[in-house]
Amino acid sequence: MEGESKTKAKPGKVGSSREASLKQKSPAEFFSENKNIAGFDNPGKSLYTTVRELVENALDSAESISELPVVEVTIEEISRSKFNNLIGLIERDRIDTALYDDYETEKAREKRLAKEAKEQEKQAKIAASGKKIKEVAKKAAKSRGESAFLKVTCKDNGKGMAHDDIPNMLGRVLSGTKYGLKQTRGKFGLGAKMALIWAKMSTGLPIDVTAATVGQDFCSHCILDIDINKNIPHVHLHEKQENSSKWHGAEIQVTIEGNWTTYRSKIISYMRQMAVITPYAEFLFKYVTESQDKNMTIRFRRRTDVMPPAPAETKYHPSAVDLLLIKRLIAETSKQTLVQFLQHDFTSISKSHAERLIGEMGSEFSPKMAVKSLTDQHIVRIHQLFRQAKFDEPSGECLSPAGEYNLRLGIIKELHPDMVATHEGSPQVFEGHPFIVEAGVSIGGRDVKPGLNIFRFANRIPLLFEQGGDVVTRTAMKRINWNNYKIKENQDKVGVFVSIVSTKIPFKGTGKEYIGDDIEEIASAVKSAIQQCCGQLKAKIIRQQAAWDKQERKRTLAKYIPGVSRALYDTLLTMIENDQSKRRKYGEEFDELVQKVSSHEITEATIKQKLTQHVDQMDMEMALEYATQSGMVEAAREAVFLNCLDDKQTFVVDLKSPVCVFRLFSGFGV
Ligand SMILES: Nc1ncnc2c1ncn2[C@@H]1O[C@H](COP(=O)(O)OP(=O)(O)OP(=O)(O)O)[C@@H](O)[C@H]1O
Repeated sequence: MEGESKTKAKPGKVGSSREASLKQKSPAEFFSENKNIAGFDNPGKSLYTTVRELVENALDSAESISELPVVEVTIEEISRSKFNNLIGLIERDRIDTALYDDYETEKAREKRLAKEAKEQEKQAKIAASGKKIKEVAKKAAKSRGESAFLKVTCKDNGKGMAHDDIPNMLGRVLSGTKYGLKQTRGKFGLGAKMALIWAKMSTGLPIDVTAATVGQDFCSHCILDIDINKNIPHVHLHEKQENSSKWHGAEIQVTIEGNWTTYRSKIISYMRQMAVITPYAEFLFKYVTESQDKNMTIRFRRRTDVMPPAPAETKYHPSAVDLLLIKRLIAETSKQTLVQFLQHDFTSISKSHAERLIGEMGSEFSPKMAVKSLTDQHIVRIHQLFRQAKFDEPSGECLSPAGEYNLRLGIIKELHPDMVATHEGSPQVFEGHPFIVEAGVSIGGRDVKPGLNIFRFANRIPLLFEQGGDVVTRTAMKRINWNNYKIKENQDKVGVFVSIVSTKIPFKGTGKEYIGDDIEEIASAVKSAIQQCCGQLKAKIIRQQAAWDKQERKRTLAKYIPGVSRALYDTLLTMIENDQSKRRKYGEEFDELVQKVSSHEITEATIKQKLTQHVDQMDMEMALEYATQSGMVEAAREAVFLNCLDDKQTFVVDLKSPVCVFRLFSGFGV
């Protein structure tokens, strides 16, 4: 029979009958097979995404209980032998060495060593000449075997997790507590589970969780893994432990294959940018290996206790719902009548507005009709009306932007720029979802390259990948005329920081890496926020340029004072030495001058002193004139009172800068 079907069937048919067999996949299975769409493309990126998902959960958790976040991240490198030990695998020496990928014949080894020696010699010569050693040489030495086993631990002081919920929260793909309409870093109910799936795929080790909710006198300890086919948690251990210190928060540990070498700089940039947008959090980042010299600890200190208010859960705007969502809202509503449902389960619909809308729906609708009795046709009618009718826009009150204060503080603390300007735009709406764009533009600073350095944030998450297509990058590169604002976009070290918060961030893809450039409302809000910052900077740049010009003028004049003093004094001496007849034509004033020079009242030093005084005087007069012209008169003087530790001392100290003077003095009534 088998042979018969083989001869009869056309080649394509065999394949298509196999394809036709029906199969189902669990979400866990789907994401394990397509892990790149969740940011787990390769071992390096997987390490980065694991850190990112855990840190973002930690921040969401602490902020949800208005606790200033303290987040500790540790990446511990585990050697192969330690790893084997951990899983109880006995070490085995290689016998057939030629079987292995890193096997080298004796000839190849000699060739490599000779090449390396030559390279080293070349580098030594370059180093001796004081030139920078090229990166290429280092790259040549890289091999593909840099993936390692890494234990990633993230500990926070957040709300913790209820004992019984832990397995489902962390062992079931697409489960979470952030599905409501609210600005949160997490949304999909996927991140932590992807880290677990990757651990399962690369090391086979389960996730280890310790958590305690606020006020709980025990900690939950859970070791679990995930049944990929069924998408259910597989619990190895779930116990309660003593919590005498009443600690609350979560500590999640996952052992994965990762590549620290290639993603090190990305992970550190991510932590640094997170510190910029979250200056009210304390981050401790550690990388631990068996060799001490590779270890690293970075602490990003908390710089403020001012935390943005927690985002609030909001209701859907009528223009943001589809048929399915309306059906779900009807199923979930606690309201009895249609009018109550429209008024209370949506934003921007008042009672009278709801009644008018119902009147518009037709005779089969009435305000008092039971909402649960609505048929599919009724729902289509409501949906169509929602699409066509006019509604007030949703307010941005439910959103929690970082705030200009935090953004500015974060930029200053991490970049130390020469100048910074920030702006928070007013709430706007995209497809029924409110959003706010905040921006900061800085000039100069530490570790900032000349040109545009773009930093993007969405719901206060730094976005580091796929920069090219992002709305912020495109706007900064293509739609801002930097010259108009006296900013040299290719020479100046320009930092462009844009943070977008919304109840729905229109990310492209599940990787949460970039926001497309196709949403006009967002693109124009981004442009306007950057322009506002540039406008502020332009005034500062012009003022600074004027101050520099003035300083330069003073410096140039001062440079000539010694030479001019000497020349003047020499001229005076020559004139004095001239005979009487010649001196007479200089007049009586000259006699007085002769007197003063002879009695050493006028010397080269006094001329120098007078000229210096004159230049200072001129400088002050010009500064005053400039201040009057630009409105910086006495009114700009502001008194700030500080408590003096020692009130017996009196002092006046002026700290001068080209644009202002800080005068510190003791005592009252001065
Ligand atoms: N550190 C933590 N503290 C408290 N709860 C946590 C913590 N980490 C995860 N959770 C809970 O587990 C749930 C699932 O987390 P997971 O990372 O899988 O998804 P998410 O954060 O909801 O969404 P996303 O996939 O977009 O990140 C979260 O919704 C949260 O309730």
